[in-house]
Amino acid sequence: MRMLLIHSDYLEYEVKDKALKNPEPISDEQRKGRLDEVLAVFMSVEKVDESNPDEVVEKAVKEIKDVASQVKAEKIFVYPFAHLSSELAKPDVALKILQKIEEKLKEEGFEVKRAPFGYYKAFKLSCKGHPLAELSRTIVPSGEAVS
Ligand SMILES: NCC(=O)N[C@H]1[C@@H](O)[C@H](n2cnc3c(N)ncnc32)O[C@@H]1CO
Repeated sequence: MRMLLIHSDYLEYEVKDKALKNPEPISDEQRKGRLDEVLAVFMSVEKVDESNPDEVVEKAVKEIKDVASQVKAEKIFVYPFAHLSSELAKPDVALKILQKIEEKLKEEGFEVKRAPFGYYKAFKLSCKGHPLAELSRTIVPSGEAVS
């Protein structure tokens, strides 16, 4: 999994068109979303993650918690983003992993939003620009090589 973490004044999105034949079903309310004072986490789930999804979820949540603690962010935006890798996991596996990450972050006490999966979306982001405001992380299941 590849993650781009941006500590932001806000992130807002608006769903445009379907990017998959069968995107995640969403309510009208989910067509737009915004969080202020947020750690935005853009995530590409990779094929290598399919070998142990639960471990990847655990490692991703740990990394996100670590960065959130360093930048003192209490809100997290989980953002499906298929542009950080050329070896993407299948959509059904990717969605399940992102849903589990969202669930676990909520259990940890964060306010969490997850942008809809399988759509093209317009988004606006205001990066805070401090030294830890732009970070990337690569996560793979144990025993797998980082490509
Ligand atoms: N910018 C808009 C967009 O990326 N849209 C993506 C994601 O929402 C989602 N998606 C599909 N596969 C994946 C994956 N492996 N990891 C993350 N998201 C995925 O499906 C869309 C088309 O690839």
